[in-house]
Amino acid sequence: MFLVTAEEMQNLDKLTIDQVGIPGVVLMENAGLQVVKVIKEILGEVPGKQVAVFAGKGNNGGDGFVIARHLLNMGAEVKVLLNGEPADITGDAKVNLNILQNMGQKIFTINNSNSLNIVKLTLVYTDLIVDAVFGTGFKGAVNDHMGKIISLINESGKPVVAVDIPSGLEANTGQVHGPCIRATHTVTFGLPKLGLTIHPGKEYAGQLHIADISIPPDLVKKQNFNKFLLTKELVAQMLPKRHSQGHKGDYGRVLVVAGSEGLTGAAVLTSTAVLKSGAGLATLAVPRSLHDLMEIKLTEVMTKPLPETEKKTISRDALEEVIALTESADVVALGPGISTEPATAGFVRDLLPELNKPVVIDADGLNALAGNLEVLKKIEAPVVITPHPGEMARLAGIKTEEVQNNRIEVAREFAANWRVNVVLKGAETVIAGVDGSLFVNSTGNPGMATGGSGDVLTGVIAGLIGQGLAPVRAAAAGVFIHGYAGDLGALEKGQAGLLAGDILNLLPKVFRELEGA
Ligand SMILES: NC(=O)C1=CN([C@@H]2O[C@H](COP(=O)(O)OP(=O)(O)OC[C@H]3O[C@@H](n4cnc5c(N)ncnc54)[C@H](O)[C@@H]3O)[C@@H](O)[C@H]2O)[C@@H](O)CC1
Ligand SMILES: [K+]
Repeated sequence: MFLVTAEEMQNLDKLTIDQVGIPGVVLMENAGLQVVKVIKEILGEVPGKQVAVFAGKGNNGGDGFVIARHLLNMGAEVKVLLNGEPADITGDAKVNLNILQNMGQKIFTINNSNSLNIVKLTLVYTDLIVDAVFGTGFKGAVNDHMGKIISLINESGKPVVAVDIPSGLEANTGQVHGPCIRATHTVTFGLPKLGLTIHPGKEYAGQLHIADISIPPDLVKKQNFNKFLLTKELVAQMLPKRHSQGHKGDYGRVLVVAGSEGLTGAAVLTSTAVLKSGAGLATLAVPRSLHDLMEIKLTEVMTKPLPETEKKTISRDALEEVIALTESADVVALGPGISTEPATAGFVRDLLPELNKPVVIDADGLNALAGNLEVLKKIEAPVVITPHPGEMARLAGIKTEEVQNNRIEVAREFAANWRVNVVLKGAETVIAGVDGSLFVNSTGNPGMATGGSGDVLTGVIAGLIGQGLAPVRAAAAGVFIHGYAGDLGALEKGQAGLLAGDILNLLPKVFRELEGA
């Protein structure tokens, strides 16, 4: 599903009006009716119910007037509270305000401090609140007075249906810069706005409904939008199809360079995840001392011993052997459990410029790059990096908090500046492509913050690149699949007891579901 910015949606509305010829007032009517549909589901019986519609001066308020009219016609007791004066309203919103007034509906203005008592009293008796104060035209923070009203609404404990987007939330970033409506439901029009799908906006939006207001799908397709919400249908389309004459070499050879003493599990999880994601062959290269152990632990994965340091980590002398191994590989996964040993970090920095195969760099592989980002510019093959917020902060030289407050921007900027595909992990993982594309994940849960979970993800992404997916699509599909397996695991075991091995073992089930989707 496409995700849009406020400007992209406004342009789409405009094209629908100007080129397709659907008048704005018709779009507004459709929008209002779609919200009424959701309200009916929440309220059950509408006649006799009390509904408070908080409206603003723009078109979001106009939608509010349409909603008020339909609910009145259905027998609800509706109170319209306008954050402004009726004389301020123009255009399509004015048309709908006039209709309400012609129907004899009183409009309460709430843009002055005397109005707080009206608001408080209304909230005591209302069964449901409609938030039509600000929509996609909103930027920055609400003023103090509106902030007080928003706080009263949030404290009321009543169901709140946000029209298009909760008032106070920025559509493009998902950021709030002051009080913001905490909706129980948000009915968004046409396409979901980016900010509704990502922290913290996602939490403010509550249950998200995507409502058709009759913007033609062909018009949407023509826009070449490059931001996506990852859904089962989208990921199922991305996955490679296996053909009847298939041979294991057709499904990719993946080289995993991983592990050190005490961190053998990372190597096992990554290389096994490669195979469980459908890749044909996986070779695991590990420090020599760990090799025999791996031969016992792993059956389907091939193994290669590498020169090691005294600390039983990969040594700089391993460079030539690893380069030789990459010759017969389609993709390399580098980093899980390799340790932060300086000689091993040096090996990573020596290896990367020599690679001519796509590479997924994770964990200690990324730590080797912090402060040495110029190495990224020397890699000719496509790169996927999979930092968690702390690793992203270290790489970008900023604070973790800055990363978390601006996840989309940080990932996109890093991808553009360093020409690497970025998987920024965390709640709502975002994937930013070198090509400017953006994917926001919709699967996963806090139970997945457990040792080894990231190693599994690295294996899935590398396994999918091995099968011919473009790196950014492999990253996006891999993130969704990994999260989905984690969600199934949490259903079975609960979040606290979820282990990376559970996620790994559920991968086949997820792939099977997606084959049928
Ligand atoms: N024809 C269309 O374009 C359609 C628009 N629709 C609705 O229209 C909305 C967009 O309408 P508008 O562009 O009129 O904008 P909004 O209704 O979102 O509100 C914009 C108003 O808020 C003001 N504002 C922005 N930031 C502010 C801040 N921090 N503090 C105080 N005031 C602030 C702006 O100056 C403007 O007056 C959508 O979200 C959707 O609900 C729907 O009716 C569907 C059709
Ligand atoms: K709103």
